Amino acid sequence: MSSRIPVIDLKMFASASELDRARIIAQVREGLEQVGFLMIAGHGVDEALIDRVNDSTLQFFDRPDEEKAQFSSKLPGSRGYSAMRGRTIGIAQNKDLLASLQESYGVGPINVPDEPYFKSKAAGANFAENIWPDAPADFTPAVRAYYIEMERVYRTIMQMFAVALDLPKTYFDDKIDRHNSVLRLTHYPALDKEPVKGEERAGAHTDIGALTILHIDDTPDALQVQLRSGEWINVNRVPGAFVINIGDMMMRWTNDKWVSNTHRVANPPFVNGRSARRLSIVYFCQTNYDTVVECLPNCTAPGIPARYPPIVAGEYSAMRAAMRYGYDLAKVDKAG
Ligand SMILES: O=C(O)CCC(=O)C(=O)O
Ligand SMILES: [Fe+2]
Repeated sequence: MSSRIPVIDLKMFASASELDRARIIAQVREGLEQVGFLMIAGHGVDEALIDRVNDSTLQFFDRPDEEKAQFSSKLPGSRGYSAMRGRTIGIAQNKDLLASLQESYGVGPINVPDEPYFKSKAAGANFAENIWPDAPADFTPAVRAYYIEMERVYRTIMQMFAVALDLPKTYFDDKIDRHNSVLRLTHYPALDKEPVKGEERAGAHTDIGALTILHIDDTPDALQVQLRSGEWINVNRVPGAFVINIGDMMMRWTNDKWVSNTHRVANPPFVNGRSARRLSIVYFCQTNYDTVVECLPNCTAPGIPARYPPIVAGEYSAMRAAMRYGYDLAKVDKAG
């Protein structure tokens, strides 16, 4: 585990004295300016809930391919099952990549209110209905509960980010209160054949949203991040902590003060011709689709002008998601 990624305790931050708070904020800034990653402890998510999500997700992925395929969506995007080699992570950065050695299951906002905001044309597919598998029985309740917990952790982290950016603590609250974040349960199956050139579990990429909250398993040296110097470091699990990394939208919002760094999932070692599997619970935090992302108040200074024009979050994300997964944007639009 790299000491360059600070471990931040959210509970301690909430109750810290002014002096301790300043120390924690300094670590947050350092981590996000240098690496773009933090470890988040003291998040309050019950370990038993995380175990339920892990267990039921693995049980789902253990089902035969034909059964899993019944829970895939005809539309591009982020609902339901996506098969092994169904998407190519990193294709926007490297055209030579082959389809990724992963399968996944996407879940979007749940308990969506029956209001025009969520149904309008501008909302697009952001609030599309979820697809739930018929088994295992605990999958749906566990994943729903986890999604709701992630919404809370997301809000808390954004409040800490606001403080770290010298903004009022609640600055981001009304920019993310109708978010369209996506939980993607991501399984990297065991392999019985060495990958060929271009086959990766997840090719080098940056995330596109505000931030990503990751629960990774104990597989060592799988998730790797590239530092500004070009050096790759491993991001290994810290028990009880989530890994978070900021995405391109937050980098843009901070006028590049915070870095959305390139990361990848390395292919596994082989023992007797076989490799182990790996499971990640990945929560991609998105803002409200109508949030205007423009240089934050404290991210310019004399000599440091705003680098990017304002952009509407929903339009930016749709374009970037299409690039990320190798979709044709025209087809995405048609699929609506
Ligand atoms: O599985 C992981 O550790 C990271 C996955 C990732 O970076 C992604 O899906 O964007
Ligand atoms: Fe990623």
